[in-house]
Amino acid sequence: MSECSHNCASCSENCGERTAPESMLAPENPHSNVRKVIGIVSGKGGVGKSLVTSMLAVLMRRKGYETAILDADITGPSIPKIFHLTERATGSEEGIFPVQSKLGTKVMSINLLLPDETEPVVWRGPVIGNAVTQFWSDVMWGDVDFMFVDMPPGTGDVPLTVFQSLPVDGIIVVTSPQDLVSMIVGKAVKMAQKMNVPILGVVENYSYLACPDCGKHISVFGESHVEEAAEKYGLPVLAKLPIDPAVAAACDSGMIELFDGDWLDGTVEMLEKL
Ligand SMILES: Nc1ncnc2c1ncn2[C@@H]1O[C@H](COP(=O)(O)OP(=O)(O)OP(=O)(O)O)[C@@H](O)[C@H]1O
Repeated sequence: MSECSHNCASCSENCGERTAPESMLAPENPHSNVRKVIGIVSGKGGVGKSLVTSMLAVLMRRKGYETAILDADITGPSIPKIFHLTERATGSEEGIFPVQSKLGTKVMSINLLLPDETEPVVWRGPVIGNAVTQFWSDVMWGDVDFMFVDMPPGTGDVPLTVFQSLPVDGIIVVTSPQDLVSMIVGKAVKMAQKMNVPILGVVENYSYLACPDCGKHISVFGESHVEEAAEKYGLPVLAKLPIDPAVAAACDSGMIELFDGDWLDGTVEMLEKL
C-alpha cells in the first residue's frame, strides 16, 4: 500500500502488512487441544448472545463434535444457568477441570468458581481480562473441536483481551432488529479487522414472532435492516431467530440442550467447513 504508515493499530485496512499478534497469544494449557475458537459478540447486552453461543454448542455436540464454552462474560455470566450447572469446578496441580453439561459440552465460567453464584464480580478491566486469559491457559480443556467464547457485550477491554490472547478463528455478531444494526455491525467489523480476526456473519435474534394459529411472521420490533447492514460490510446473514417462548423457558430452566429449532442449521454447516 502506497500510503501505509506501518501503524496497524490506527489503520483498519486488511493488507498483507498486517500480521497476527502472535506474541500476545496466551499459552494453551498443555492438557488442551482446541481446534477452532469462535467468538460470539454483540453491541449491547440482552440481545441473545449467550443463547446463540449455547445453541451453537448444543447443535455441534448433537453432530458428534467435542464442544466447549468459555464464558468470557465475567460480570454477567449466564452460561451455567442456561445449562443448569450447579456444581463448582475442581482442579489439580496441573490446572482447572471444566464442568461438563449433561450432554458433554465443557464449560468454564466465573460462576463455576465463585463460592456463591449470586456474589457480584466487582473487578476492574485488567483483572477481568486476566480471568479470561486464565480460562484459556489454566483450564485443562482436553480435546475440543469447537470452542465458543461468549464475549461480554460491546468493544471494551475484555473483547480486546480475548482477541489478543486467544487464537480466535472467527466471530459471529448477534443483533436484534431494534439495534442500530448498521452501527453495531460496523463497529464489530472494524474491531475484528484491527485484530485480524474474520467475521463469519451476523445472526439476528428476536427477528419475528410466528403466530401460533396461522404461522404468519409478525415483526414485533419493526422491519429488519440486518440484510442492508450485512451487505454494506460484505457479510452473510447467518440466521434469523424468532422470539420463542419455548426457547425462553429452556434458557430459564437450564434445559437448552433439549431445544428444538432449525434456525442455526446453516450456521452449523458453515462452521463445519472452517
Ligand atoms: N429468541 C428468543 N426467544 C425467547 N427468549 C429469548 C430469545 N433470545 C433470548 N431470549 C431470552 O432473553 C434473555 C437474554 O438472553 P441472553 O442471556 O442470551 O442475552 P445476552 O445478549 O447474552 O445478554 P448479556 O450480554 O446481558 O449476557 C434470556 O433470558 C433468554 O432466555
